Amino acid sequence: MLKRIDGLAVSLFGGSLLYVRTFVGRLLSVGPIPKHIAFIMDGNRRYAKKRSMAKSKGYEAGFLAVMALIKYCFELSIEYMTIYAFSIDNFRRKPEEVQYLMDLILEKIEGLLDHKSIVNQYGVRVHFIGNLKLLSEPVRLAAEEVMEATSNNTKCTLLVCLAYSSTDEIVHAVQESCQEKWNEIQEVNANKAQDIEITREILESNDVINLVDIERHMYMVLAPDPDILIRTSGETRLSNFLLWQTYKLCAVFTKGIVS
Ligand SMILES: CC(C)=CCC/C(C)=C/CC/C(C)=C/COP(=O)(O)OP(=O)(O)O
Repeated sequence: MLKRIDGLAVSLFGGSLLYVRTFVGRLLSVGPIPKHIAFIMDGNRRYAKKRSMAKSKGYEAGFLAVMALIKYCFELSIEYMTIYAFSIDNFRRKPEEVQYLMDLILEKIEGLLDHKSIVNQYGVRVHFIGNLKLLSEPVRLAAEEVMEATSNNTKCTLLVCLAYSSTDEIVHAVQESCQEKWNEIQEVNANKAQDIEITREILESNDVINLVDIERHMYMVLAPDPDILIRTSGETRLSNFLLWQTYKLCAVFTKGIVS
């Protein structure tokens, strides 16, 4: 959609919109720039329905909007972007809808490898985060391929949340922390008898598992907490997205970007 608007504006104003955008970008970059912006990219179906378009057109518009956002964030030197592309809850949609979305997501992930894609043009490092084992093998393998292919990119980082929910992330981080602590204790136990004292020390400390341990095992450890959260459809709920990382948040925008 943004591409269409850009195209229309370019033909109407002979490209002057690009100057306005560059000017606004320069103006904004004088002030404090957020380090990390997170997006809940919903409202695609509603966007299509409102315009009597096929659902696929809504998702296409949503995807193009995300790509345009990467470009704008890059121009403003915003280092991290996170998008909520598919929640664990989305698996509860009708099987044919889930299949449709998975095929679409696979196509979009594969498209990121194209040398002309925004990701490659702008040197974006891509991470897919979430409970990736819930994804089908082709989607997981394509995601791994993109992560590998972009692993040397340093200019900006895109985190794509797939099969993600915040409560699942927290449970995962607590489980990993427990496992780590357990392994530590086992290792000590495997040593001499005198180390029973050390085992007791570990268990009795208030510190069996602490905040730092849990945060270290969060999928989102790859980025600082977001400064701004944007929900494209206009809904005002967090819908199980970044619950742990948004308690200090200073701004949430829900005005439609896509709609
Ligand atoms: C790079 C990459 C993999 C991008 C993902 C592409 C993409 C379009 C994902 C779909 C996002 C999604 C399932 C939104 C949920 O609401 P909805 O929009 O289905 O419907 P709603 O109108 O009910 O909110």
